[in-house]
Amino acid sequence: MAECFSLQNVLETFKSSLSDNKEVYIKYYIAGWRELVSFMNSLGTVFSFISKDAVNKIQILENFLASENGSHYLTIQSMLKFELDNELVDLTKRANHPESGCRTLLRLHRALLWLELFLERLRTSTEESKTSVMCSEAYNESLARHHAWIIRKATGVAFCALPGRDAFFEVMNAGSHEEVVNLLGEALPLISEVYQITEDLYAKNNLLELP
Ligand SMILES: CCCCCCCC/C=C\CCCCCCCC(=O)N[C@@H](COP(=O)(O)O)[C@H](O)/C=C/CCCCCCCCCCCCC
Repeated sequence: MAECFSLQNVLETFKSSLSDNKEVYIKYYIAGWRELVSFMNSLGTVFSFISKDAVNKIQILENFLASENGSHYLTIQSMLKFELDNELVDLTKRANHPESGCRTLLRLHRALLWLELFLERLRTSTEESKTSVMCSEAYNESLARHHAWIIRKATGVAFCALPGRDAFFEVMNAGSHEEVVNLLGEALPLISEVYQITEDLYAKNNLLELP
């Protein structure tokens, strides 16, 4: 039987992604995303275009990890060093390395900010709150500025198909509403830490606008 989504698993994978010296293991980072994509798939086919893109990016990183250079893709830090030292990143326009690890991970990293903002809204929401509104507010404050008009429109339509707050809490499969809120309270600082470490690293290397 297919294993169903569990918020606890997301929490565990993001926890495992941080090394003692605060490097971010790519293997666990993408495992966290795989878990989230499986959740999104359970919400309906209207989200397929989003999950296809996410899976494609996860796959690119998994391929690097499984390649002969895999050891350089252990952490986000080692990937940046390896790709920059070997000129494997298109810095100003997509050319020889259109699918570098750095630019691919940057797309997921931007989406992680959306996730953080959305989950924080969900955590502090009330019975009257609408998931579609929380989701699009989080989107407008994060990913929207990186997306073309057509993607923003399609995304807006998909958000309207989100289940209501109660149903959403059910699918999260983490117990009562109170338990979900507590688990979100545990998961958010971790997600935020992983996000900030990555953001600082990319900023330090001037990689935040990779094409
Ligand atoms: C804890 C459970 C509750 C939360 C569940 C959230 C589940 C979310 C799962 C996956 C999120 C998808 C991540 C999407 C990554 C998008 C990366 C991106 O920005 N790609 C664009 C740019 O890529 P390049 O063209 O430069 O290669 C690409 O153009 C985008 C295409 C598709 C649209 C992406 C829309 C992203 C919206 C994120 C909100 C997802 C809403 C899910 C609702 C639960």
